[in-house]
Amino acid sequence: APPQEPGNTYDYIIVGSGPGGGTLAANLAKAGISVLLLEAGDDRGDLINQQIGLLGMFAANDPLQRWDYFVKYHSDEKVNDKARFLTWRTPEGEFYVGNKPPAGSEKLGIYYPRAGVLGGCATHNAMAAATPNDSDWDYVAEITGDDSWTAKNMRKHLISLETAHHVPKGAKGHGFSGFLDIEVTSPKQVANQPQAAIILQTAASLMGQKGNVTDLVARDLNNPLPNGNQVGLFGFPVHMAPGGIRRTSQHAIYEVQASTKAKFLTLQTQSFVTKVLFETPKGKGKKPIAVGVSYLKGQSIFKADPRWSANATKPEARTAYARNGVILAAGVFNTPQILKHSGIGPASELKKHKIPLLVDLPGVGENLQDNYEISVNAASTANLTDLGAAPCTFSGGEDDPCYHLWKEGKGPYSNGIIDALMYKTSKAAYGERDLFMWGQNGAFRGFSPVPNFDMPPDPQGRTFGFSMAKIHSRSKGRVLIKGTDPTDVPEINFHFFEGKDAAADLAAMQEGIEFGRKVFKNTPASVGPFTELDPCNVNAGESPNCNVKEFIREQAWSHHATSSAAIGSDKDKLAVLDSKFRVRGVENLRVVDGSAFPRSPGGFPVLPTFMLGEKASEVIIKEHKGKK
Ligand SMILES: Cc1cc2nc3c(=O)[nH]c(=O)nc-3n(C[C@H](O)[C@H](O)[C@H](O)COP(=O)(O)OP(=O)(O)OC[C@H]3O[C@@H](n4cnc5c(N)ncnc54)[C@H](O)[C@@H]3O)c2cc1C
Repeated sequence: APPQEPGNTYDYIIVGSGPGGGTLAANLAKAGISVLLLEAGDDRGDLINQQIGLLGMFAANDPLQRWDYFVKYHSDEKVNDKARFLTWRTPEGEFYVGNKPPAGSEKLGIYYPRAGVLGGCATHNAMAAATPNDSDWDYVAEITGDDSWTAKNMRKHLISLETAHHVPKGAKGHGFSGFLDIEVTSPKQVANQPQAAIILQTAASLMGQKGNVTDLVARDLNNPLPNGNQVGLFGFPVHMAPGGIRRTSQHAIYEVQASTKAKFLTLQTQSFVTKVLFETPKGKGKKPIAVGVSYLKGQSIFKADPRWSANATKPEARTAYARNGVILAAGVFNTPQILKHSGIGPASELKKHKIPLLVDLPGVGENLQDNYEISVNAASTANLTDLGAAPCTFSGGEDDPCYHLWKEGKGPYSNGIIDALMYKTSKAAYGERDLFMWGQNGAFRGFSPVPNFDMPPDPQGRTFGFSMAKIHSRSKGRVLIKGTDPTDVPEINFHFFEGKDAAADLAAMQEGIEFGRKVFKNTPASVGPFTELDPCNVNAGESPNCNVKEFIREQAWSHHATSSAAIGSDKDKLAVLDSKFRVRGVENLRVVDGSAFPRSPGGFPVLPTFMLGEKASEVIIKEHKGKK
């Protein structure tokens, strides 16, 4: 039995404080259930680039909070090598991004940003908070037979979660007293940016939408009506309080810490969990029971942390115990990694690394999904943005006039992203909207660890782009461990555009690009004419007839990974969890983070992951109270 020491035994241990784990930890504590929340990173809620939502890109590049993953997108290394954001480490220890590295550089892969900090990736993401297609929830109900997962039933978890600022108070299907503020700034932005408004009006007309752009971007994307066929222009919801202040699961935790329930929540930061501890009861057919975790206490223990050093002081090894269960919420890469280091995973992989097998679960680390992303960018001769005119330095410091404006709830930093454009291609996987596009000032081209490389500076504010996330893309990737060291970064390959649906997915992306091009072509001359920057860099002398499909295949990126330890049916050999988040083959172990989705939820996973945290809270609180 676990040592029942007063200092290290809790009702539940939760590993990871992102949208899944942080939400769950706060809710359990609010219900009077004792929780130990172990978070590998620090609490960096003090950082201005976290607080100002619009500085998310800078937060994502901040070594104080980022974790660097370098992934592969293709089995074929020749295709990986074509990526223009291929990243290398030079002999001097610097990053080089591109295809002509200095001699002696080490190839790292494609940069894939993650956050290792209290609040998880929601602390530095783009804050887009969109409900998924209803069919993504209904699919979970369909494969598990558990009706609590239907889109209709999942709505209550949005309601309990949100404080909506973008719809009239009391609007059906929305919540007004949860920890997560949801705001839409599109109408304000469109009003401030007449040129961008003209581009968006053109996009709306081309999609057959009537009406004024200002009214169209006030449409609620997260409305409760059946949504699979809702297309056109919407306002872009973000997890942000009015005035441009980012909100995340971190705030759910702060709320508990400031309340009478604070005693139920023990938060330990700088605590990197290495494995789950089990007790195996005697007797035939008895399953191992999760009773606690081992963890390493200290800063920058994980090798993805840019501050990691081989010469750092050895971290302190600790254990903690849970009376009722351990919940993994360490994110899509680390949750499967912890499972594997705990002996739960594909038998062959564990055998290869000589990790003693506890349960052969072949689906752990498999089924990795992501939205394919690409953008169509163009440059005008006109200035398209109010940001160009504003004297922002983007430092978020005392020298930054926009920081001072933000403190008064004004200026460019009080805004979010401009618009959401839902589009249904002729190749849509399930006959539903399958492209989530958004218009933005600037030419976004993917992620890099070198600041500003991903979005070249545009002081004259002449570039505009439509980025797109392909919903329901059907590649299946993999998260593999490297060996027995739990602080090693796992190997990740998304296997993009592989398998029988690759051609249809590729064609759908191409349709999105052609739509973006059409918008630029049809935008009135006062704002245009535009010259293409991506996919064909006409501005740099490339032919306007460059090979678009090849461009998509070689350059598509992603940052919405899900599904690496997924819920599935009892008959599915690759199912890792049941519909109550329980890891199959053991007792008292659950997964509550983006890994759990059997199908990637919509164009943006963060709001569905917050909702998952709410749903798990309901399941666990009910079970816990039932036991008493
Ligand atoms: C740059 C960027 C922009 C994004 N933009 C958007 C967006 O606009 N909209 C959207 O919907 N999604 C976006 N995403 C994705 C979204 O933020 C994630 O899908 C979401 O945060 C996943 O939540 P999670 O709870 O599964 O895990 P995470 O947010 O990854 O949280 C996991 C937590 O676990 C901790 N942890 C990991 N391993 C351990 C361990 N061994 N021990 C203890 N703690 C551990 C980590 O430090 C982290 O805090 C973006 C992501 C990034 C990186």
